[in-house]
Amino acid sequence: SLPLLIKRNLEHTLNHILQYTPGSRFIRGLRYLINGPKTVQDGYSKAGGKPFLIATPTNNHLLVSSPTHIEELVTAPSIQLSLHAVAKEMLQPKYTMRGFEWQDQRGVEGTGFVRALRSLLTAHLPQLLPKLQLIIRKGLRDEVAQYRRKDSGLNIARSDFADDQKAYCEAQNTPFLEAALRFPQDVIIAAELVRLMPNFLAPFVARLATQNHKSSKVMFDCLVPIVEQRLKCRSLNHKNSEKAPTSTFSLVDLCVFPEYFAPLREELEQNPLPVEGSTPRMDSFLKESMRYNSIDAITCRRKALDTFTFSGGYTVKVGDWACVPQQAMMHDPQYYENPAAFDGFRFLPKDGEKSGAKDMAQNENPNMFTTSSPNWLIWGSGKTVCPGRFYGAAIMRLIMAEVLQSYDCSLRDPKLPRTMTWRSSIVPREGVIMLFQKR
Ligand code: HEM
Repeated sequence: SLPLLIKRNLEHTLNHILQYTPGSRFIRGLRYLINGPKTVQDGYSKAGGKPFLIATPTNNHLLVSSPTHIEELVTAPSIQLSLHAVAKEMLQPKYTMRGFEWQDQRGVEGTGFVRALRSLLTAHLPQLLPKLQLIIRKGLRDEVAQYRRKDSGLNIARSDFADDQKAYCEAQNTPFLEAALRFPQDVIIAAELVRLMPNFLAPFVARLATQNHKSSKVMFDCLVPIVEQRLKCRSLNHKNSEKAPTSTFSLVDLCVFPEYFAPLREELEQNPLPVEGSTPRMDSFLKESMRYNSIDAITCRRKALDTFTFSGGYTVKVGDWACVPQQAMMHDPQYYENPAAFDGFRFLPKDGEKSGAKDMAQNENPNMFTTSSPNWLIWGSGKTVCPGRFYGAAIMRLIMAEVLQSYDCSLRDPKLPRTMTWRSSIVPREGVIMLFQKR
């Protein structure tokens, strides 16, 4: 009823005002927004391997790093510690995705779309790879050609999808592609604003930040006829347009450490279409790039839907998150020798170790790029380990291979800062220009 709605909104607004008082968690948590990775690193250095708490404007995070605590974290029932609840908090779909709210209907086999990604997409990778290679080759060539006219470089970190990106999409006659590129960015920015504003402003702020949900409407209008058609045919033999996820950091590392060009190219001469296990040098390089750059200071986030206590008595209160300080761990000499140095072949199988996708007994090689383990949490772990990792890794290899085979590249301004942070994310800074020279 209306009075109840007004009462709830007033309460919410009052709580929000109280949040801004000096000393409140909101004020303490502001440091995390601006300097998240350092806040986590400082906490990790002081904690000496024990769990530690950091404040964010809206809740506390308990960070755990011991193998036992990580195991407890990733095996906790999702009714207690939930990744789904984290995703909803981070993306605010109710406001940013026009009310779209997916449910956490996770059976033993996971949710439907996760199963589709993990099984169908992964199983079709061998057929998809040659097509994806052609798409990446053409995409890169077109992009370089377009920038050649302007500043003979490729702005690898455009985050505003300004005129050039738009022009590229329009030239391809793909408003869908433009919307699909824009959508995640719209959602993330709108969700950030929603998280920091009083609740009653959320619908207006979200509408403003997404230009009245422009990109999602375009995607919706493009997809509805396709889905309807497919439902009619009940077959999946239509072609998709694919867009590679960014491999920005690994390309930047290639520019910064050019000594890797020769050995990586040598390996590619034997295996021009890299697949899982066929290019151990490249996989090691990509893995080291992910370790060295770390796109997020934390991983394996779970929101407590019920109070959860780790062994040793460390408790996560309802609404707070538990997570793993992966960046700090990946720069800890306890786990990695000389962690501050970039060693592109750090993950190459040592003499006597298994190499290749599987050993003779069909066991997964623990050093493989896509293997998730307590020592390699880039893909998360447990029931919710990333189902798109085989696809993601395949795309990263293809992009790297295409650049190595066809171009020499370097950074235009090697001394410029290359990253920026917000909360725990570490992203490429806009304005980092990579120069491509056809070989
Ligand atoms: C370099 C690329 C990628 C990285 C580093 C990455 C990393 C991750 C991580 C850390 C998680 C959370 C796991 C957890 O907390 O336990 C995750 C989940 C997920 N990822 Fe990825 N991912 C990548 C690419 C992809 C791609 C290409 C797709 C889709 C094709 C994808 C689909 C998903 C989905 C659907 C989940 C949620 C799984 C669930 O709820 O069970 N990811 N990913």
